[in-house]
Amino acid sequence: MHEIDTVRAVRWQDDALHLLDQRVLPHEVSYLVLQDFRATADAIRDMVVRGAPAIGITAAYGMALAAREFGQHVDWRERVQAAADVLNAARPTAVNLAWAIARQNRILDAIENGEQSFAALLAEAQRIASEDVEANRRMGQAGARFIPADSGVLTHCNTGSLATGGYGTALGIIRAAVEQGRKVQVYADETRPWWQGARLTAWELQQDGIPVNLVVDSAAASLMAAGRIQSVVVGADRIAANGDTANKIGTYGLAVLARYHGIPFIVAAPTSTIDFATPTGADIHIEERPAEEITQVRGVQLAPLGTQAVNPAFDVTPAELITAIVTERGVVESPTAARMQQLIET
Ligand SMILES: CSC[C@H]1O[C@H](OP(=O)(O)O)[C@H](O)[C@@H]1O
Repeated sequence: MHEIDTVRAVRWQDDALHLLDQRVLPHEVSYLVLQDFRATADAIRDMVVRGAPAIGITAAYGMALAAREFGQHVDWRERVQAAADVLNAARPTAVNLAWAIARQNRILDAIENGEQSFAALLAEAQRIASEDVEANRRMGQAGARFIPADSGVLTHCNTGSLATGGYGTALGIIRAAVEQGRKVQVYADETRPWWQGARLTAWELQQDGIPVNLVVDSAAASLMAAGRIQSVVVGADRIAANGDTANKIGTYGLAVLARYHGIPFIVAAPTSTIDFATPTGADIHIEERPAEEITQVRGVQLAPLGTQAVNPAFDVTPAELITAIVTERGVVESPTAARMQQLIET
């Protein structure tokens, strides 16, 4: 099998932030090289880089870029804080963005107290990235048991190295099952309207030499009815304190279908994606993206000009439909607020 997990969405190289431009994958592999927090925020908003952990890592580097720009100013802390607000406003749903910025704010406090230098911001961003890969590998090992040998697994959107620091969350579980020698039929939803499955997951798994069956989003029901799917494994952008999970639009429907067909529905996410300050899924802000992402395909007009569209980028799956939430700190089966709380108490 090919060497797996060779792709990196976010790199710090030659004193600059390098982002693999996911808008043009898989047919073009090109990087944006950024030296400016404003361009970094734009790259998150425009989905040059996407995926909850990956945008958190990117924002952490963006804070280091802001400090490099403003560090010589007397009011450097206010200026860097304003930059953090710009980065935080880039996309509203994935909590990893705010979580990574909060980690950098603690470094800013230490710098302000004279305990750290500005170099600590870059070091912290690199730590966030390396911790994420390690967390994904631990999740892979913990979650592989949900993918039986010789089974079919359905996944949605892209949750691999392109969405994280590396290895992936749901795709990390699939990678771990394959690494453990299990023969797995992977079914990847194309994931309209941004095609993360068709363009990104298919490409990532091809780099790994892992066969994948690309399917249209509306195929899931009949695949389950035909007995071709034995597990559904998805990622997350924000998990509320009670286990309700916001993830790519279409996830909720898969959870309902999986429950109807008695198929385990697994969410894989690092604890940096759990937001204990948000009580339930009803409190999660769902990003609305431009109508053109639906009415056009790759910039080519599809729907009649002037057609209106509603384009929520995420939906919320109630905890009661989730078989297990796999994190790097443990697996929460049949998630409830009490069981989620135990994750951070262990
Ligand atoms: C491992 S997080 C991946 C998560 O992020 C995706 O959203 P987007 O591509 O819009 O950033 C999707 O919800 C994935 O499950």
